[in-house]
Amino acid sequence: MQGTSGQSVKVAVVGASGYTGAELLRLLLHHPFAEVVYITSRQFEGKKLTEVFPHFLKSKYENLVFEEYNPDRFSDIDVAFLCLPHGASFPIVKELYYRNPNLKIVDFSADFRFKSPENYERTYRVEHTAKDLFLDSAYGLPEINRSEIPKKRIVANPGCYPTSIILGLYPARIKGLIDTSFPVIADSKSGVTGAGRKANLNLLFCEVNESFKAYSVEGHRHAPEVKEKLELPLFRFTPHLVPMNRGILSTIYFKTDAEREELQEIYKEVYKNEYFVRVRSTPPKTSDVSGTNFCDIYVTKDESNELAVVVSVIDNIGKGASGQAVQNMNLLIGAPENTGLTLFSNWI
Ligand SMILES: NC(=O)C1=CN([C@@H]2O[C@H](COP(=O)(O)OP(=O)(O)OC[C@H]3O[C@@H](n4cnc5c(N)ncnc54)[C@H](OP(=O)(O)O)[C@@H]3O)[C@@H](O)[C@H]2O)C=CC1
Ligand SMILES: CC(=O)N[C@@H](CCC(=O)OP(=O)(O)O)C(=O)O
Repeated sequence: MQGTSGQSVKVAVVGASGYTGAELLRLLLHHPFAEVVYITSRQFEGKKLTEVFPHFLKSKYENLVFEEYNPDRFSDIDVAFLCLPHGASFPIVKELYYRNPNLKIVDFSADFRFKSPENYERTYRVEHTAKDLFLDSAYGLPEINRSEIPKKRIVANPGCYPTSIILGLYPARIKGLIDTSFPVIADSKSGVTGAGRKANLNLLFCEVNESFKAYSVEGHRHAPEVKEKLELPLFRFTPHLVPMNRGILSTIYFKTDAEREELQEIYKEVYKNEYFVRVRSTPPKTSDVSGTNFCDIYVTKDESNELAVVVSVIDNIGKGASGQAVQNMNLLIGAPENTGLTLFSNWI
């Protein structure tokens, strides 16, 4: 494997037929070192990539064919991306980790996101059978955990909502500006690709279009992820589904003694060297970051009630998933973190 002097990094994408897998392939087309050599899908096994995704016609992927998952195929692979549902990833991580000592794995699922397997089992109600591998895994949100990622062979790509919320709260949290005796509240809205590319009556065009709903109101599995990473004792999260393809907008509230200008200065200062975080002077919209790996953040304060308000936007399959995964791969291979990720939004 080599990332910095031009040699190729051989890549496998397991679960390449889903939304995050397809977006990952699109992003890797623009990566100077990544060479995608193996893609898997159960439902499309044997089909050419371009039969399923014609938008890749005339790309360098024209000869790629979906194959079945086969652990023997990973002997010459440097980085495997697992774009699989939670619970489906950890058996594969376990198998590949021991068979291929040089392989690095970026896992899109929640299977290695928590600090302990017990937290995962409590949240996801699945028995984890690769508990020992937590020791060799890192939470893959580079802006808060950069130094750990290159030291590990498994990177747990964060949840999409947690990415937008954690980045929206991080400067205030590390500077001690959040009054944690009051609940921190996040109200997030997601595009429909957030739910994955599978048949589901609730996601039919007519059921989603021209409508807007809250879901998992009694509690969503991403709340424990945010609570753990930011060590928040009181955190309330409500997700919403909006009729758009991509994007997450999180509006976040916390009680603070800090003045509005102080908050704005601190956010700028904390993120001044972060390529992928843009601290904005007006509230961002999801189309500003669509198709990109940016997280745009606006912070202000409603002085009438001592509440800070943060608006944070990402593309759920960009910084929320596949863009972030490429950023993590860059850290694993020692390449500049924005390699292959300098795309900007189409905007409209
Ligand atoms: N969509 C999003 O915005 C985000 C998603 N994620 C996470 O990324 C992962 C992938 O999400 P997404 O791409 O949206 O999901 P999709 O449902 O669109 O795709 C899932 C992929 O996994 C394969 N797959 C499904 N079930 C299994 C299984 N039991 N064993 C092996 N392969 C399986 C499917 O292919 P096939 O059936 O052909 O084998 C498909 O390629 C999930 O863990 C998701 O939670 C994280 C952040 C954001
Ligand atoms: C709109 C929508 O349905 N979103 C998904 C979150 C998708 C996601 O990426 O979450 P994980 O990676 O943790 O599975 C949901 O709420 O279940």
